[in-house]
Amino acid sequence: MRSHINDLQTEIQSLKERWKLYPRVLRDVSVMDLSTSVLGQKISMPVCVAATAMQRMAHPDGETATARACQAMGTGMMLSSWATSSIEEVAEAAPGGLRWLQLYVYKDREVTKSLVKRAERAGYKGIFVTVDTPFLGRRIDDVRNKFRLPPHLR
Ligand SMILES: Cc1cc2nc3c(=O)[nH]c(=O)nc-3n(C[C@H](O)[C@H](O)[C@H](O)COP(=O)(O)O)c2cc1C
Repeated sequence: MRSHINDLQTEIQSLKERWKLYPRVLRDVSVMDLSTSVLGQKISMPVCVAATAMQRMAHPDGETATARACQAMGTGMMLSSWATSSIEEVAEAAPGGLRWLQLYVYKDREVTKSLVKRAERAGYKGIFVTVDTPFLGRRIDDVRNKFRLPPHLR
C-alpha cells in the first residue's frame, strides 16, 4: 500500500525532522472526548479515512466495508475517484455515514460534472479536489510488477 510516493524512506525521514511527539502524563482522563468537526459535520475523533483507490484489491467488500466501518465509528470517509465500488453502492452500504468524494478534474468536464452530481444525489457532503496529480508519478513498484487492475474489478 505504498505506491503513492516515489521514495518512502525520504518521506519518513522528512516527517521525523518536522514532527515530535511529546507524551502528556498525570492528566485527568476520567472523561475523554475526541469529537471534533470537519466542514461543519461532527465526527467522533480527529481521524478520517482519506481517499484510497481500488480497495476491492484488498477485500471483496472494498469501499463498502470501509464505509460501514466509518459509520460505526462515527467518522468520515472520502471515496476515491478510482474506487472499485460505485458512489451509490457506498452510500447504500452506510446510509447514515458521513461521506465525501475525492475528485480528479478530468479533461472531459461532462464526466467530472456527472460525478459531482451523482455524489450530491447520493448524500455526499463535500468534494475534495486532488490537485497534485496532473500526471502520475513514476511508481517504480507498479512498473516492476506490471500493475494492472484485475479484470473482475472496475
Ligand atoms: C494505497 C493508497 C491509495 C491512494 N489513493 C488515492 C486516491 O485514489 N486519490 C487520492 O486523491 N489520493 C489517494 N491516496 C493519497 C491519500 O488519500 C493521502 O492523501 C495520502 O496517503 C497522504 O495522507 P497521509 O499523510 O495521511 O498518509 C492514496 C494513498 C495510498 C497510500
